[in-house]
Amino acid sequence: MGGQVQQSSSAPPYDHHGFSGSHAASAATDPTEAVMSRWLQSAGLQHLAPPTGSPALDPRLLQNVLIQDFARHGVQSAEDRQKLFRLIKSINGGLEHGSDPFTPPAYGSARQNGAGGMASPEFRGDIGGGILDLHSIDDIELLSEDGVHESPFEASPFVSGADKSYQNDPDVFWSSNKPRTNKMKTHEEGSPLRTTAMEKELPPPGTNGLARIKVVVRKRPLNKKELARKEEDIVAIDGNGCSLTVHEPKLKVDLTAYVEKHDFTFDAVLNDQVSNDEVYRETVEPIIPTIFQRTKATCFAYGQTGSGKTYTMQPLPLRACQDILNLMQHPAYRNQGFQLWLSFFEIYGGKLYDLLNERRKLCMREDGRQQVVIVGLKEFSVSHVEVVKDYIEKGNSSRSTGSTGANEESSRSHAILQLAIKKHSNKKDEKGGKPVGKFSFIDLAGSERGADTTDNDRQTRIEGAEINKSLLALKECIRALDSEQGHIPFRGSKLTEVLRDSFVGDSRTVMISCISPSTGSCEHTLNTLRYADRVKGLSKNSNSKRDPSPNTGVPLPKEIAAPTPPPTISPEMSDDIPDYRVMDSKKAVDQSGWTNPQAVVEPELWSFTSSNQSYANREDTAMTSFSMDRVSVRDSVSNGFSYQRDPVPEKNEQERVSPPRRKTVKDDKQDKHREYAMTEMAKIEKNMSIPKRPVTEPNTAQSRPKETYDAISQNGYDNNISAILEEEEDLIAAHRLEVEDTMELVREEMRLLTEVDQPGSRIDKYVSQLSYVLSRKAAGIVNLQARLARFQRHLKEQEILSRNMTNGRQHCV
Ligand SMILES: Nc1ncnc2c1ncn2[C@@H]1O[C@H](COP(=O)(O)OP(=O)(O)OP(=O)(O)O)[C@@H](O)[C@H]1O
Repeated sequence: MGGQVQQSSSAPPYDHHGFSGSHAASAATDPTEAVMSRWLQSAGLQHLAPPTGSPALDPRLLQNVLIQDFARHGVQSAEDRQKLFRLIKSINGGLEHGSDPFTPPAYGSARQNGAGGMASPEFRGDIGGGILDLHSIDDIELLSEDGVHESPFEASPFVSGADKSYQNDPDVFWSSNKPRTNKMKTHEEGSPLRTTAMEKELPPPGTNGLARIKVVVRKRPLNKKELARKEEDIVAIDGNGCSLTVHEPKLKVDLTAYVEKHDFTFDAVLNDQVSNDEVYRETVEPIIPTIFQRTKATCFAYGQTGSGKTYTMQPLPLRACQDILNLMQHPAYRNQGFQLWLSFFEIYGGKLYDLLNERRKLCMREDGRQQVVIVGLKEFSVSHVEVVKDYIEKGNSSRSTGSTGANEESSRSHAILQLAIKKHSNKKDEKGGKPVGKFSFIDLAGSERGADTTDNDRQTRIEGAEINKSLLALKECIRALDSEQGHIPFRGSKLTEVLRDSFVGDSRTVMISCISPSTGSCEHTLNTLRYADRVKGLSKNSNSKRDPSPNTGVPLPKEIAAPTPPPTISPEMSDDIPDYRVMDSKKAVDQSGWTNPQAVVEPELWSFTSSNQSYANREDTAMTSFSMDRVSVRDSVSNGFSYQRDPVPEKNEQERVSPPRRKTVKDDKQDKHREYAMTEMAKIEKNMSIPKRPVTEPNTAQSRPKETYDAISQNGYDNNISAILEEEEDLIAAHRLEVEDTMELVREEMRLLTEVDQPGSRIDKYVSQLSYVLSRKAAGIVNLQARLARFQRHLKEQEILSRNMTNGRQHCV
């Protein structure tokens, strides 16, 4: 029966059942027919009654037919709605009054949904506990295929007609007319911003049951170059929209070709036909209402260069602004004094630059409440979505790009666009409004950039190491967040430090993993998916599934068959690192008797140089007079580059040297951890020069697997890079300061010259003052030279360490 009903077209309903024309109830002779005709008449549907003498229709069947017909054609007008309502009322009435000899069909779901959920109390009163209710009518509307495009569910009621132009702007979005997947329809309908115009209610407070972490994969289409190279699409997406399979082409030892399959499951997998608009609905839109309720949301795109990160991320803030501004106009928020602020900056080589203020260098510091403040970052008030597009374009054009060892042209920075809602008590309350919620959109640097750590060019190498470190740290923070660990290791990198407030309190994170489908990108695609899998891996509600052993019955994958690590540890490849640092940290606790696993997680406590001399320790041990410079320089820097040379002589300045950085009450533990780290580092160094143990050796505290050593040495390497970057910054600041001092001293000398030329001048005064000025000048130069020499030495050491790391791994292979 259902099949027949679904075949019905726009022809008068039920003609194919042999029904036609209009028939009065009076014409019915059979009691069943009479009941049915009565129903039809009361519902104004008498034309649907069967002709006299035709076989009687089971009323249950008829109910189904009528309801499904409404479902098919939709309740298109008020008249339709009225008819349907009368029909329902009639059916219910008939049943309630016991005049119907038939048992009503079970509309389980409608009943369930309808419990207390009818749209109108008026209807609820009329229908009572009947077999249908208005809620079921809404369900019917959702089932209508036409309704998907024509019903008010299509467009967000918060999107004004004018603003919709963005949806069709080819520069901003792909065609919004592309066919939608069933998954998208469902999501769209369930979205908190997509209610009927009549409802227009605010979403319920709180985060509306949204998962803390959502991992979505987006596959881009093959591009022209790939098509020209006749590359295959090796990524197949399952119909459920949550799983995908990568078909990795491989060669056996005897050179026979075979395909290894890798299955993954995520919260959503979007195919290459999905528009940016749909990506928005799947990822960002559901979170928007929550940022009015103090949530800090983060959406980031991860993937190799050219996989579509920028293409995906660029339109998202635009749409988000649109919805935020519209929500601000909602009666519930209109008079709250909310204002939207936009900022856009990048992290490049561990440093921050304002993308909307001529790449002005920024510095980050924590205020007394441990809130991250980016000093000097320009924020722009946004009251119209038009300007947002300009800001995004301006910011993107300022981003750092360049040639790399891994790719010709690559984004080498993390770009962070933040939308902040602030509450202003009055209109003149410039910028100082109280933060309400924030949405950070992050277009990460190409993930393979982390592999540039062995590049010959020092600059590229340091950048690569910084990217590597930040991607690892980001993964760690999200995992810690999702597993509700008390400690979030946000100090692991500049990126995570900047995002610190997004990792505390109520937060929501969406990761969009962008993948290329081509054969040539297979390895990067697998790495990206593994990274995403690890991010999602610890989630309690995760439906994510590890890439299992190949399911082809063919040889084991490279990483299992040959347990040798890859030549460099890229963030995706180094899954053992987080295992060790977060999960296995508990093991470390047990084995060593530590009580605080955080120690293993906190990378800044680790230190390593090839000469076993700790950069971190540099600050702890007695430092030369440079340490005082460093302190004062740092102070100056954090004060927004307002250099004010402290006139107190050096001797006293030395006494003012700050205690070692980040020394806290946990000092004892930290010393213990550092001691442990140093021992481990010594082992690694030893390990590098002696033949490797067999990899089958058991994983005990005495004999850790090689991967663990790699993890630790990688950690030491990362810290080394951090120290270099910090020292570089300090050196430049100190140089600048030295120039200013020198200029001041030159002015002093000129004054002395003017004075000494005066008749009756005192030569002895001139001599002593000049001597003082020159000695200050000399001291400044000597200080700077020493600092420079030390930095050069550290660079050299870093180079040796980098070479050792590579040699060590090659040696292991
Ligand atoms: N889903 C997609 N549909 C169509 N074209 C796409 C899609 N994704 C990416 N592209 C195209 O692929 C190219 C590379 O995309 P994009 O610049 O976004 O990559 P990326 O990952 O940001 O790279 P990088 O890390 O170097 O910045 C662009 O020309 C973009 O237009």
